[in-house]
Parts: sequence; C-alpha cells; structure tokens
Amino acid sequence: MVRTSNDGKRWRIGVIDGPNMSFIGREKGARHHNLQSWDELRDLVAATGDRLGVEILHTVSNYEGRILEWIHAEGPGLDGLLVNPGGLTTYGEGLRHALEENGTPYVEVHLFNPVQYYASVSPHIRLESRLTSSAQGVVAGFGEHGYVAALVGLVSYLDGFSEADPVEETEGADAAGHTEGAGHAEPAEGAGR
Ligand SMILES: O=C1C[C@@](O)(C(=O)O)C[C@@H](O)[C@@H]1O
Repeated sequence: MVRTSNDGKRWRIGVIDGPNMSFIGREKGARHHNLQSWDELRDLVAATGDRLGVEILHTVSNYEGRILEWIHAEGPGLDGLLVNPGGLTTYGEGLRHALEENGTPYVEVHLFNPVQYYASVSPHIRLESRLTSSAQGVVAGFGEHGYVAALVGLVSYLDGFSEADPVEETEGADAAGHTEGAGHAEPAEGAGR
C-alpha cells in the first residue's frame, strides 16, 4: 500500500537519532532494546516505512550542530518527524527550537522511559525532556518497537488530516458549518480552547 498526502505524494518522514544512539548495541549496563547495532534500528525503521508506504529519511549524529543543519536543510520538505534526542534530551534547547520553527509535527521517541530513569538516577534534581512540550506525541519504554509504534501513529495521524471531510457550507451556516441555534455550545467567555 502507498499512503499519500493530499497532493498525491508519499508522506516523507524524517527520523533523527541524537548523541549516543550510534553506539547502540555496544553499551554496558541496562539495555532496553534487542539491537546489536544502530544499523539494525535503521533497517527496522526502513522496513516499517516500506510496509506503511512512506518515504523515510533517517539520520544519526553525535553532534548537535549537525542535527540542526540537517533539520534546516531537510525539515521544510518533511511531512513529519520521529526524534530520539538521545544525549540531548535534557538540555537540547537548540534542537527544540529548530524543530518548533520547522513547524512539522514530530514524535519524541525513546528506547526506555526517561521519566522513570531520571527519577531513579537523579531523585533530587528534576530532569525532564526539552522536546516534550512541543512534540505531537511521545513514545517511550518499548525499545526499538517504539519506533514502529511512533511511525504507525504519526502516519495514521497524517492520514487522518488528509482524509478529513471538508465542512460543507449550507445555507445559513457560517464558514465552520455551524447554523444558528443548531445546538453547538460556544465556550464560556474566557474559557481556553
Ligand atoms: O541517550 C539516551 C537514550 C534515550 O533517548 C533513549 O532512547 O532511551 C533516553 C535518554 O535519556 C538518553 O540520554
């Protein structure tokens, strides 16, 4: 199956793996995945992209500046992103900034659950991810399977938008399709939307 955006092109999904992700499979200590190498992860993501019918552009780097330059160069041509910030998770303000300014929805992905991990290694300092506040969603704790889950979620999300029925304008309806007295409740004044 080939999934397409409204203009008939396949969704183009960027996948970014940040610092230390290239070392995967060689690290000591608790492992939250079954990968022998980053190449295995790249192949898994590529195979999932093929099955979903989307185009994948996957990059890995231990250098923050290189990742930012990749976003500046490739970001405008992408429909969505998966981002595992790796070692940039807790201080990657430049990464968050670049992703937010690029404006493409992204899913933050982690092999393990960083909230659980940070609570155990750093109980007195509240560590948290810089990316979560502007991510469309977060998948963490499922090892390499999280990349599969994130891709399925992101592509379904993009599909949902391209397949959304346009609101038909009927006589007496406003641009959003609402008719006066048709029962839709306006939020109370001052209520957030
Ligand atoms: O480098 C990593 C890997 C990680 O992003 C993960 O995939 O689980 C989680 C981060 O906290 C850590 O710094």
